[in-house]
Amino acid sequence: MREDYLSGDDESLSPKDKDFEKALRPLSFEDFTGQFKIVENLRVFVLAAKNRNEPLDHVLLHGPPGLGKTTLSHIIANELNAGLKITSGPVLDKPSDLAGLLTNLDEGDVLFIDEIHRLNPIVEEYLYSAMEDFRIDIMLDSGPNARSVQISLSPFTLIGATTRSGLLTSPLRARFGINSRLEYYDAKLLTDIVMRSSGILNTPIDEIAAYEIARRSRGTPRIANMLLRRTRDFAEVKGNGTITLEISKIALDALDVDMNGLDEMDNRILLTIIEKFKGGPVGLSTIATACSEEAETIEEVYEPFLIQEGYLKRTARGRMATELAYKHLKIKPAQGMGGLFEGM
Ligand SMILES: Nc1ncnc2c1ncn2[C@@H]1O[C@H](COP(=O)(O)OP(=O)(O)OP(=O)(O)O)[C@@H](O)[C@H]1O
Ligand SMILES: [Mg+2]
Repeated sequence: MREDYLSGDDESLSPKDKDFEKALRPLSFEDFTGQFKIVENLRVFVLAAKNRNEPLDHVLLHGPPGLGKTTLSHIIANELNAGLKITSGPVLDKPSDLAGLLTNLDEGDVLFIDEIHRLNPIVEEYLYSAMEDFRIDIMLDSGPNARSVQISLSPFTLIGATTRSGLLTSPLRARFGINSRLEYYDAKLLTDIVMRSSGILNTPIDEIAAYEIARRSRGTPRIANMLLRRTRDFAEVKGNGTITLEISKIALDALDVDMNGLDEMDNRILLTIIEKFKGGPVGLSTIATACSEEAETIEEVYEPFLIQEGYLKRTARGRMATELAYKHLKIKPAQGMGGLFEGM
């Protein structure tokens, strides 16, 4: 597979983390664990497109960070035997940036746009005709000499990834023929991922230790791999190199990952809602200020998991801590709040 990096993928990761992610990244559908329905469908669509000698329909992948959107887009390009060009919404500043990219695509290539919800609206408009009719109209010159030139493009597949599908405009969303939402992984699947990764890293691990790491990884392969890497350090320094259950527990405690897999910020959010706002309801921006975290990050990274696991509820008037959150933090609901949780 030909691969051109046009932007730093995942700007939040250090170069070392990126190398690590790359080494552990599955390269084929075969290697990709979980998300069975999505993968099964993609296999069919990829095969059908290949048999018809047509480009694959445009694909939108959305879901919380670290669940495999970038990984899947690489796999799709691999399985199509297609070239892959990578860029991201914020990098495509001007229509000419996009035009330059699109005119350089070969027939059947995959263009991956990460963080597609952050596209400049003017650039986005140009993308519409590119996606629909494989052509773009560009303005050449300005003032009295301005003229519009139509350029036809080689048929290509756009893969867009986003953690915030709610921010996509409907015309853009409508232009994706395939639209997949990635879900959090259960502990069993994450155990498989941890076992596979430790094999690649040549680190011996007991299956029960892999499970311990898996069930405390917020349903997220990236976190599971990161915890595996840190746990490996503990095994090498404090043990004999093998990751045992005991070592994994020591490491996870040292890393402030609690028994239920919530990290420090998860707990801070819940504690804030309960202690400062009587359990809610309280608005997102108020929580963000109180936790010194950006509202966007809370909404995108922390909240989906806390809601899925039943610690947090979203109501019309704001966020509320659930009975489970009180139990988890070992806090008794205040007098008169008992009725609040009835029927939950
Ligand atoms: N299904 C999977 N099986 C095995 N490993 C996986 C799987 N999904 C993700 N990973 C691992 O987790 C890491 C993070 O995945 P990836 O970069 O694809 O997430 P993402 O959804 O693109 O995240 P972001 O929204 O932050 O860009 C990858 O390096 C890969 O090793
Ligand atoms: Mg990504």
